[in-house]
Amino acid sequence: MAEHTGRRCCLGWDFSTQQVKVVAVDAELNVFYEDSVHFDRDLLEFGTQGGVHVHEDGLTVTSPVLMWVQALDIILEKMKASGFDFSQVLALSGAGQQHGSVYWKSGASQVLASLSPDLLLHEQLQACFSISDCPVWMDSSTTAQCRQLEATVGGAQALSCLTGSRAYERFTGNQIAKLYQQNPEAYSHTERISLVSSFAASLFLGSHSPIDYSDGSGMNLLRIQDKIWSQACLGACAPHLEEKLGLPVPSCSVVGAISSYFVQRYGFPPGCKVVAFTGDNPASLAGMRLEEGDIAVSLGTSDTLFLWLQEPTPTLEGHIFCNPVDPQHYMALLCFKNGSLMREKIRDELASSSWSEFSKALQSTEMGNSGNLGFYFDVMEITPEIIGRHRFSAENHEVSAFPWDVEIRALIEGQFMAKKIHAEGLGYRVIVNEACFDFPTWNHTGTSSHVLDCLLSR
Ligand SMILES: Nc1ncnc2c1ncn2[C@@H]1O[C@H](COP(=O)(O)OP(=O)(O)O)[C@@H](O)[C@H]1O
Ligand SMILES: O=C(CO)[C@@H](O)[C@H](O)COP(=O)(O)O
Repeated sequence: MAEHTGRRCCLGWDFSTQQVKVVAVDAELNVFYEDSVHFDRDLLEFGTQGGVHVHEDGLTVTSPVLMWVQALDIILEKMKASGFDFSQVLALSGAGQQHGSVYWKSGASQVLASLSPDLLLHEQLQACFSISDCPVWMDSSTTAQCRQLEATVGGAQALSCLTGSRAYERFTGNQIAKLYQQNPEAYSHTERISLVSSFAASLFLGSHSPIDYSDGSGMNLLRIQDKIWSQACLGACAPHLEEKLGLPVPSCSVVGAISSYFVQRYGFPPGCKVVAFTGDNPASLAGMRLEEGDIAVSLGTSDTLFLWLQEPTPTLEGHIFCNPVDPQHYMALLCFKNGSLMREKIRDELASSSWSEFSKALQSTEMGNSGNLGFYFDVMEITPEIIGRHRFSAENHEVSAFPWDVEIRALIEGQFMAKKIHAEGLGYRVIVNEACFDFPTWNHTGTSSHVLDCLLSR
C-alpha cells in the first residue's frame, strides 16, 4: 500500500495551458503527492501544441474542452491505482489558466448531477458543451469586439476604471461577444458560461460552480469596486449574459460538497468541501503569501508579474484584479505572452533542446551581455503589442544575429528588463538591493526602455 494512506489532506488542482496538475498537502502543509497530465504528450489524440490549437488566421487559439476533462480522469485513475486514500481529503480547490471560457449546453447541469460512477467523466460529458473548442488566453482575434466594448462605456480608460483593464482580446467578455456574433445558435443553446477555473470546480461539484471575483476580473465584465457584473458591459457583449454567468462569489467561498460521483467512484468523503477555484495568477499570489511591497514573477507558459494592492489604480496597461485573499483589496498583473514557449524555441534552436546547455550559455556569458540587447516576440506580445525578434549591438546598431550564447543571454535579460520597465511604467519602483543584485543588466534598462519605445513607434 502506498505511503500516502491515511493522511488527512487537501488537494490543489491546476488546469493550466499545457497540463493539469495535482498536489496533496497534509495538515503540516507538506506536499506528499504530486502528479500531472501533459496535454501534448499524454493526450496525443487531441493534437495540441503547447496545449492549444492555433487556427489558420494565426489569431484564434483554442483548446478542446474534453481534453481537460480526460486529463482529470487520467490523473484520478492514476491516483487510485497508486493507492491514494481519497477518504482523507477534507477539501479541494484549484486554479485555471485565466480568461478561457467553457460553454455548457442546455441540459448539462442534469448530466453533471447524475453521473454514473461506473464510467469516466469524459465518457459522460461528450454532449454537454455547445462548442467543443474553447477560446483561451492566447487568443487575439477579438480586436473588433474590444473596440466596440470600449466605445460603449466611454473609452478605454473608462472601461479600465470600471473593470480593472481596458479591453483585451483574450478577456472573456470579448470572446463571448465574438461567439455570439459568429455562432448565435451555439450561444443560444448555452445554459452556462464558465471560466476554466469555475468549469474545473463544476466537475467536482456536480453542478455549475460560480465564477470567483478574482478570476472574474479577467473578463472586462465585472465592476471591480462593487463586485457585480456591469450591465453596460454585459449588454455590449451578448443578450441574456447575466443568467449564463451566474452570480460571482468571493474567491475563498466554499461552493459546496463534492458530488456523489467522486464519493462513489474514488471514495472521497461526502463532506469533502469544494472551495471556489480561481485564476492561476491569483492562486499564485495567495499560495506565495504575497504581501504589500512584494512583487512575484511567474514563469509558466506565459510570464506574469503581479503584486498585492490596497487601492486600485487602473490604467491603459496591465490589469487590476480583485484580490483572491482579501476581497477589499486588489492585485495588479502584467502578462507577457512570449514566455516559456519563446525560451523553449531558442533552447531548441541553439542549445540542442537541452535546458542544461541553455544554462551553460548563461553561465559562460557576462551579466549585461557586453551591451548586447535582444527582444524576442515570435507571437504578438500583450505587453506591449509588438512582434518579431529585435537585436541591438553594444553600439546600438540593429543586428540580425548574435553568437548562440549571447543570444540566449539576450533573451533572458531582455525578458526580465521588459518586466522591470513595464512594472515601472505602472508606477512600481523595483529597488535594486546592492547586496542581492550586482546586476549590470539593470543599468541597461534605460537603453532597453528607449529601444522598446523606438520599436513601438515604428
Ligand atoms: N528546467 C527548466 N528551465 C526553464 N524552463 C523550464 C524548465 N523545465 C520546464 N520549463 C518550462 O516550463 C513551462 C511549463 O511551466 P508551467 O508553469 O508548468 O506551465 P503551465 O502552468 O502554463 O502549463 C514549459 O513551457 C517548459 O518550457
Ligand atoms: O492570460 C494570463 C494572465 O492574464 C495568463 O497568465 C494565463 O492565466 C495563462 O497562465 P499559464 O498557463 O501560462 O500559467
